[in-house]
Amino acid sequence: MGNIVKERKSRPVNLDLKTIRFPITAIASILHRISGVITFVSIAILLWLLSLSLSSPDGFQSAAAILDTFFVKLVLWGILTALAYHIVGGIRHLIQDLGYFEELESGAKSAQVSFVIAGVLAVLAGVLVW
Ligand code: HEM
Repeated sequence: MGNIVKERKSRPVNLDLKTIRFPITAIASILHRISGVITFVSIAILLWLLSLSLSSPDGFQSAAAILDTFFVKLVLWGILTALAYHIVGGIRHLIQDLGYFEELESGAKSAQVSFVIAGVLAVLAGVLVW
């Protein structure tokens, strides 16, 4: 009877979160989820603003006044940017569902392209808000 020798596997372990680098496809995926949640929450805020603006002439003035501050404009820009990224990332997802951009290289490239398109849309959203 030979001795059973248990060999410890020396798997690479990295618990230092600051040195972990996510691949661009992972970042695109996380941002898509975050932008979906932001879009979902912002529906309530935007519906409230719409209902206030439609309630009466005074309500409209109040809604316009709320939207006239820098901070609210910044939030609105953030909402529009999140929506833009979610739509661009969503279209990328749907194209992937058709069988394209599924390889490592094309997946990373399409994530890069979606960031650039979302960046351009974010600038346009800024022009629209300010
Ligand atoms: C009111 C508008 C929208 C809201 C609130 C919303 C919200 C969300 C949320 C919360 C998720 C789940 C994300 C996750 O768990 O990873 C999701 C996924 C998704 N959304 Fe949207 N979304 C909206 C509009 C859109 C639009 C216009 C598109 C079209 C391009 C889209 C495409 C997708 C796709 C393809 C997924 C699945 C992604 C996956 O498989 O991981 N969404 N959405």
